[in-house]
Formats: sequence, C-alpha cells, structure tokens
Amino acid sequence: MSVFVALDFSTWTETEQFLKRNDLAGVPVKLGMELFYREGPAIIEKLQADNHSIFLDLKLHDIPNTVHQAMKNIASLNVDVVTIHAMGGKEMIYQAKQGLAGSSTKLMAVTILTSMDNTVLEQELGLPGNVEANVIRFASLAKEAGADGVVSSVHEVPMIKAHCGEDFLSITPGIRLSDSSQDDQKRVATPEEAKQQGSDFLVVGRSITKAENPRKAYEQVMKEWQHGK
Ligand SMILES: O=C(O)c1cc(=O)[nH]c(=O)n1[C@@H]1O[C@H](COP(=O)(O)O)[C@@H](O)[C@H]1O
Repeated sequence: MSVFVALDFSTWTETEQFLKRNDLAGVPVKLGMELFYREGPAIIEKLQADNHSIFLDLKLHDIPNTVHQAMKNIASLNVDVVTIHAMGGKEMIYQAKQGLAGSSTKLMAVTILTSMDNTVLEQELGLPGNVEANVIRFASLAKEAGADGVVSSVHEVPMIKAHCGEDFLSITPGIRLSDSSQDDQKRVATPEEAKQQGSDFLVVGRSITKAENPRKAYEQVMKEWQHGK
C-alpha cells in the first residue's frame, strides 16, 4: 500500500532539486519515460541510494521475444515494479514475466490508459465495448498470462478485484486532489475514492509536483489515502 510520486521531470538535476526542496527523501517514486530516456539506468542507482522504492514505468509493448530480452535487463535493475501494455497480448505478457524470473520486480499490465474514455475507444480506436469491458478483458488476460496486477483508473478497481481476485494488484493513476486541474486525464478520482474502491497503490504526479506547496500536497494525499478526508 504505497503512494508513488510520479517524477515526470526532464533531468536528474530538476528531480533532485524537487525532492530535496520539498523534503521528499525516501518516498516511493515512479520513474517514467521522460526521465529514463534522458538519464538512463544510472538514475535508478541514484534514487535507490536515497532509499526510494521505484516503480519503473516504461510501458513495454513489442513482440514477445524483444520484451522478454528487455525484461531480462530490467530484472538486474532491482526495481519494485515495471509496466507493460496488456494490449501486447498473452504471449508478450507471459514472456515479460519469464524475463523477470529470479527477480522480485512486480509486473503490472496497463489496461486502458486513464487519459482515454469511451469516445476515444469507439471513435478513434474502433475497439468494441466500453472502457469497463476492455479493462476487464485486459485484466483477465494479464492475470492468465502471469502478471502480478494491472494499471487502471480507480473506477474499475472493484470490477477487477471481483474478476481477478483480491490478491491481483491494482495500481491507479489519474489521481487528483479535489482542487487540482484534470489536465489530460479523463478518468480521475481522489485519494479517498481510491481507498474506498480498493486500490493497492496510487500514482500521483501533477497534484503534487505542480502544487504551490508539493510537500503539503503530498501530506494531503497521504492523509486522504490513509484516513479519508
Ligand atoms: O502507467 C502509468 O503510470 C499510467 C497509466 C495510466 O493509465 N495513466 C497514467 O497517467 N499513468 C502515469 O501516471 C502519471 C500520472 O500523472 P498525473 O496525471 O500528473 O498525476 C503519469 O506519469 C502517467 O504516465
């Protein structure tokens, strides 16, 4: 049960300043493509040296063999969590898990991004079924293929737990404090709603990183997540 702060910054210098200035040493963090593509795996060692748990969000999506080989390299980084896109299919998810064999890194499959809604699925992608139906399809596929859990919005968590079991982990981004802007997210929820719906882990970016006082915003997220408002 953790809250991962999404470090969506461009450089290590910016990231380090943010963590230091806001007294966020040692908090669980999510490291995504923006920072990883600039700084490479060395940034993981820097964050681990400062006792941060790491969710490495690279959302792999390729042919099964490529994902398998990439996961073998990721396994050596000793991160806590890594992501793939469930849309890569059952064999790809299975090979991702096999690539992580021998490590304790949890494999989480992204279902339908929280920046998408029914209009995007129907009109742009032409996917049959609504968001909920697709999230359940991808969650079931991920479970069958051996993933440890899925990434979805808070709203689908009860359905995922009902279909895949309480132990199947749920990470939910798209988290907003009640006074924060929704930005590019379509399926959002507060930390309190996330707790009520049964999320195991939260990902919070701009509600903290763009807040006037990020430390205070982090504390507010933790308070709502642990005790309600
Ligand atoms: O895998 C993710 O972390 C993810 C999946 C998803 O469906 N939606 C989503 O927003 N994310 C990530 O969660 C973070 C959300 O950031 P904020 O919208 O600023 O809180 C970003 O780093 C996204 O890359």
